[in-house]
Amino acid sequence: MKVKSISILGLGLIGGSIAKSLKASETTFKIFGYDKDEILEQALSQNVIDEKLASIEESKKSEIIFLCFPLDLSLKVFKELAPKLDSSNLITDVCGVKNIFHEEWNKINSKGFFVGGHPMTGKEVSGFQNSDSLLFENSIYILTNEVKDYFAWNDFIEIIHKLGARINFLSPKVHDIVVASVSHLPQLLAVSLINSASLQNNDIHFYDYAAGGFRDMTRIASSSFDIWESIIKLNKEKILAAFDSFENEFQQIKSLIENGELEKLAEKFESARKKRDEIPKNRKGMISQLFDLFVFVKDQPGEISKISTALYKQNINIKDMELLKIREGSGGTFRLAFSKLEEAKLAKKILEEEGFLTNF
Ligand SMILES: NC(=O)c1ccc[n+]([C@@H]2O[C@H](COP(=O)([O-])OP(=O)(O)OC[C@H]3O[C@@H](n4cnc5c(N)ncnc54)[C@H](O)[C@@H]3O)[C@@H](O)[C@H]2O)c1
Ligand SMILES: O=C(O)C(=O)C[C@]1(C(=O)O)C=C[C@H](O)C=C1
Repeated sequence: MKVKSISILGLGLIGGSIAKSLKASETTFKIFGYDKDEILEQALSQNVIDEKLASIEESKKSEIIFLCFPLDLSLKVFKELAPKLDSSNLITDVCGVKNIFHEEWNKINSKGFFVGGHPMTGKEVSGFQNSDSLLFENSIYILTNEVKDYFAWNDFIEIIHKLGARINFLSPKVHDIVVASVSHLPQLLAVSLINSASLQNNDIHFYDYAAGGFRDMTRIASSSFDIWESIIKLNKEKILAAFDSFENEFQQIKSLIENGELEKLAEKFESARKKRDEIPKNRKGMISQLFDLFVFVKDQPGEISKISTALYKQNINIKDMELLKIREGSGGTFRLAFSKLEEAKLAKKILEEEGFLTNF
């Protein structure tokens, strides 16, 4: 590899995950990081970065610079740093809106190189403490241009592959249209779904009764507006266009129900099912099918270790685990998810033998 070091500006969910993932794989280059002092100290003490940068400008000593701040700050830093780069530098951002970066790049006179990037994976929580070396595993990493003239272009591609991601190229304009539909609109729908189900009727909170369907559709409603504000501002037109197309579809469904045209509604379901099933199940970013088992756990030490040990002994892999509800002094319900139905059934049997109350 020709690259001697990379710099990551912003060690939050995405920047921290890039650093952790590269540290977990075999790399020959150094990783420098820039963030607030307390985050840098954590990253250094956990050996997630090799050295801290004293300033953003110092990142120029690395061949590859990952820009991982929230969108508004990333754009500001991009405009300031890009003109100062030289031909050994490649700067790449990870932000959710892409065309604006290309527009700015075209106005900048730089000796360096730029590639627009957007990993199509994430979480509803942010910050270094939630970053994760496996975040990019099996995910799609969109690149919005190629820079084959850059001396270490192949190294850059190798680094993205080392994250465990698959690269797909899209033009920046098409990227912004696509993500308005598959990422930005769903975020706003999740917010709307939660807010509309927060209505109360005779002291009943509707969402207290929500099951898996509601949970699957609203996880991202917990995301912070700090990350979304600039995305919504900078992709406003494409988001509004995605709204129009959604409203049109939703209106059609509403009138089919109003008019009792259930055969036509069945066609809508069938066409949606077919399209949804075409999406590869093993790809991160799309919910792969998992089989849930609910386990009631008493509020006492050692309960979780009892579950994991019992399942480990039978070689059963827990793919996902979530604490759904906890009552002080009584206990809580965990959702355990398995990749196969047979595994979920076997886990139920094993945990019941250990004295746990379980349910599908
Ligand atoms: N969150 C996701 O799921 C996701 C997915 C794909 C892409 N992205 C993109 O990645 C980018 C970063 O998002 P994130 O979720 O990692 O955000 P984050 O809030 O987790 O991380 C941002 C980091 O920047 C640091 N930072 C902010 N202001 C700073 C300042 N003034 N000086 C020094 N450090 C500062 C923060 O301390 C934090 O560590 C965004 O542009 C977002 O669009 C996010
Ligand atoms: O929370 C997740 O699972 C995500 O994938 C987050 C998500 C998305 O839903 O599109 C959010 C914003 C992005 O820029 C990329 C990913």
